[in-house]
Amino acid sequence: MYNNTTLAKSCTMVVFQRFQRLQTLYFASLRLKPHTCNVTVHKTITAGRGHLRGAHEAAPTRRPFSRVTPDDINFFTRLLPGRTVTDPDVLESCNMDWLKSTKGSSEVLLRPKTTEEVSQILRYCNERNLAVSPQGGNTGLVGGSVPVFDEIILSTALMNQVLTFDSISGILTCQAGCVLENLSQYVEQHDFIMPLDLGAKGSCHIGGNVSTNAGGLRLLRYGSLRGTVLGLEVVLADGRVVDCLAKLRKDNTGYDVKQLFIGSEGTLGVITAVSILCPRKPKSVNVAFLGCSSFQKLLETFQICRGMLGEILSAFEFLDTACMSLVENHLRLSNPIAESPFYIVIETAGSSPSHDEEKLHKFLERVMASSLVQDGTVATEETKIKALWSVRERITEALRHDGYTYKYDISLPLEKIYDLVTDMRAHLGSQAKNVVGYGHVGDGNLHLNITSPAGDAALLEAIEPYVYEWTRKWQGSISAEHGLGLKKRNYIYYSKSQEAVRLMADFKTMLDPKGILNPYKTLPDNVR
Ligand SMILES: O=C(O)CC[C@@H](O)C(=O)O
Ligand SMILES: [Zn+2]
Repeated sequence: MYNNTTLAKSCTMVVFQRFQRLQTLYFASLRLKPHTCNVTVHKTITAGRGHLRGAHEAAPTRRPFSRVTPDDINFFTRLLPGRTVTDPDVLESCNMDWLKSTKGSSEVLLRPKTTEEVSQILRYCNERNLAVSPQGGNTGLVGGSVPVFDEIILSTALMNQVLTFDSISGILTCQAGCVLENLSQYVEQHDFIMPLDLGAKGSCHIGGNVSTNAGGLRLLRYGSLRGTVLGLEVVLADGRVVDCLAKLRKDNTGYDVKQLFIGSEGTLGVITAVSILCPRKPKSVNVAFLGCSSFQKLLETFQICRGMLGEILSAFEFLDTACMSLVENHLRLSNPIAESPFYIVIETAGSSPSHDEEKLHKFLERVMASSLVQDGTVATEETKIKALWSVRERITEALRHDGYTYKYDISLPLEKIYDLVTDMRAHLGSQAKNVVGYGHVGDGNLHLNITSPAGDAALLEAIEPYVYEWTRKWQGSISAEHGLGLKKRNYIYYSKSQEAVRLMADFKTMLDPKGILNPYKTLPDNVR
């Protein structure tokens, strides 16, 4: 029979030893902001060039929109003096997505500061039949935030003001171009946190997060933006401003119109302001980084974790050993624990440090004693917590260094999520450089990423539609949190019925009859 006291001591000892190792090895490494749209980084990465498209991803044909004329530029310059950009160097980075796999050829970038300006731009573009590509932090992963042809880029970068914050209810209203990390810092001063957190937080805009219904690392605890976004202000294609910027927890007056714009990737309207419910800042945060010998053990650990940590559990993420090698090799991060086939990042966020630590330690004792977990470390101090998180958060960045990356963002029943990685590895054999799996176990969301030294048509043919067929077979979703954008638009039928897609197309026609908003994105080229 196990002696709890001894176990508690030995567990704490392991944790402490690992912690020391972590301190010495880890913090020497340089931290770069993930997903930062940084010109230097862009110039050094070339792997994404030569994007190859799958059968369904075939390049769309330019629709008969008008071309931008000198008269149009004059109009925009009068409306936005100094904020109508035609400089090719600036346009170069806004035309290219973060992955460097999708590139448009827009010749105009507009940087409005107010809703009224967005309204005037869209009214004008609608009348002139000019296509518009709304852009936030340009951190999207499906080619949704850059033009495909010569669409005008409408950037929210200067719409970056906090409008109100109620420190009793925790309800924040802000313009759409606020950077997520800045909002986090702002609400933290008032003892609150943002309900979402993601690797791209240093660059992504809240409007873009809402437009893609970004999930991120805290969804398990605080739910999706469909629940935490309380209100939106949206400008429609013809310039009408729809004010649904409610600051209420409960509001059942008619249809919940704002939901249409959440996750519709800027195809139905441009989000200009957001009202969002922020949770109180937890008084105690702990992060455990654990190693498991199999995915089955990882799932059992998750089950026990939910039961034992209950209300304080705020994240349960995983990465496989291939991901760990990538962050070690490309980003020079150190593995904080002994090498394992799988790693778990567990975060607890609660209101009582002693209560939370006790719960966490009891959980760790249990999973270590039952050999579900083979090694682990715990951090309670902020910088160390950040360091542990960055191993998970920076995988996307490490993958970009590894070569051309094929990305799949899949929802599946939990017991199947890693089978897709294993099957894909066997299916591709030596054709791929790396096949890795990581993601949000708590949400049943796998990020399957496959790299090759360069874009490879034969490899792509081997991956698709295999990956989509596999997902459909298990009633999964082919886009759990990244959206469909340009890259996945034609695969929509793997996860949605014809009736549902037809209804989506009807909404699009009703709200944007000329189709000027983010064309070639989200909806398939041919609606059946
Ligand atoms: O790059 C990816 O595939 C996933 C990015 C992001 O959603 C994450 O969870 O880290
Ligand atoms: Zn994710």
